[in-house]
Amino acid sequence: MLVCVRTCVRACVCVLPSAPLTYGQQTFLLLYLSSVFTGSYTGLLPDRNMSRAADRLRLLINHLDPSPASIVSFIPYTFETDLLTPEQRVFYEENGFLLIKNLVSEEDIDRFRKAFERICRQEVKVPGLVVMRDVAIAKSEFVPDQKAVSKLQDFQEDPELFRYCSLPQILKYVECFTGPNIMAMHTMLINKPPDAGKKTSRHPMHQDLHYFPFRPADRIVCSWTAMEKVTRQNGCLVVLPGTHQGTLQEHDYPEWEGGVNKMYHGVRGYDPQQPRVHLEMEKGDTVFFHPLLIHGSGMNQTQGFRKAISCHYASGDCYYIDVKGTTQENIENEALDIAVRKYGVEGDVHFKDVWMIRGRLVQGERLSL
Ligand SMILES: CCCC(=O)SCCNC(=O)CCNC(=O)[C@H](O)C(C)(C)COP(=O)(O)OP(=O)(O)OC[C@H]1O[C@@H](n2cnc3c(N)ncnc32)[C@H](O)[C@@H]1OP(=O)(O)O
Ligand SMILES: Nc1ncnc2c1ncn2[C@@H]1O[C@H](COP(=O)(O)OP(=O)(O)OP(=O)(O)O)[C@@H](O)[C@H]1O
Ligand SMILES: O=C(O)CCC(=O)C(=O)O
Ligand SMILES: [Fe+2]
Ligand SMILES: [Mg+2]
Repeated sequence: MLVCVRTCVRACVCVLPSAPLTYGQQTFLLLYLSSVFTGSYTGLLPDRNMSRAADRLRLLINHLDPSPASIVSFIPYTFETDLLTPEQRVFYEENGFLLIKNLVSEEDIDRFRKAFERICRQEVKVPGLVVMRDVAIAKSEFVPDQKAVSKLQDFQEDPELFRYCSLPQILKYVECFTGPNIMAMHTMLINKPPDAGKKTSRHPMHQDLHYFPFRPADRIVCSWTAMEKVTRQNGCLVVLPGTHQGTLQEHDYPEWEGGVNKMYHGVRGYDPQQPRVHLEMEKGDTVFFHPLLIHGSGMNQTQGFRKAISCHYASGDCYYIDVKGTTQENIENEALDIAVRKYGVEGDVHFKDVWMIRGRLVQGERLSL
């Protein structure tokens, strides 16, 4: 420990005074270095964080190159803007998510809820919208009504719901992860139903990147806003902190006796013993998270429908990749099957096309997406 602290102090002394760093970068580095060795900034998995951060620190010290470029590679997941505090940046860098309290107003959320209800009552028809029902209901004789809707997907053509994706206070945070050119790529309103007794309301642990044929992953971020109080009881988000630093894993349908919803893939070989964090949130609280962060949600053990609204954003200069021959090929095939049925298109549809159609520019310039 003594050696570590000495190294840390030496690194600070060597790096900071001579470096052409901004005040924000200096604060960040100092905070990072000191917190790494005390584990003070987070109660989460201090051991793992410490060894990982120590590795990165050793790298930095070996180079002792205090140029802004080396700092950027040291801080790969966020951009410096005036918004995030150094503590918040460190937290996202290390954990892969950042929870901001009270970011969306009650009034806005109530408007989204009304728009959702109008869609459920079939008073409006929204082009491209996918209305999902829970598999426990979809596969039964149950007569569907509005309560049978478990998720809306692709609401980009609904002006009221899509307003969520353009909220200035959300975009200010998004910009810290994507940079200034921002595309809204994927939109959802999740209405997690009371569990019908078969645990089908669960969402298996997964990485959202599995669904996306674009990169780089670090320039993609999800914003997920609680539309009411979410708790472990009604199936809040569950995350595995730090997993955004890993790679994309193989995904498949989990072997669940009660059935699994269409396209709800989970990471293969998920170890339920891994330390996880339940993100309990109040109405309007918003979590931003990295597309490699392993997350899911537990079953809804209440009688209410747990609501959340979310959008996946990507930098305008992300680029499409071909997922043929990769672990994503299984989801590509499923998505193309559904697209062919939904749009009635034949022949040469590519995964990329499905995403190009959904993507909407919300800030700056549309470049390669
Ligand atoms: C970061 C991204 C993370 C994610 O995106 S995770 C979730 C991804 N989910 C999706 O992309 C949406 C997938 N779902 C859909 O596209 C549609 O709901 C789906 C499954 C095509 C069904 O839509 P429709 O055809 O309009 O519905 P339908 O009532 O006529 O049913 C047709 C057949 O599908 C079945 N079905 C409907 N909802 C289901 C469900 N939730 N899970 C499993 N199967 C389901 C339904 O039983 C019916 O089957 P069958 O033809 O009777 O054998
Ligand atoms: N085999 C599996 N593969 C992928 N994900 C899984 C698997 N088993 C459980 N999960 C996911 O793990 C998360 C937590 O599941 P679970 O409902 O068992 O626990 P919980 O809600 O965290 O805790 P509790 O039910 O004890 O309050 C959920 O996202 C669930 O869908
Ligand atoms: O709201 C939830 O339960 C999480 C949904 C989710 O992670 C997803 O659809 O990708
Ligand atoms: Fe997800
Ligand atoms: Mg549970």
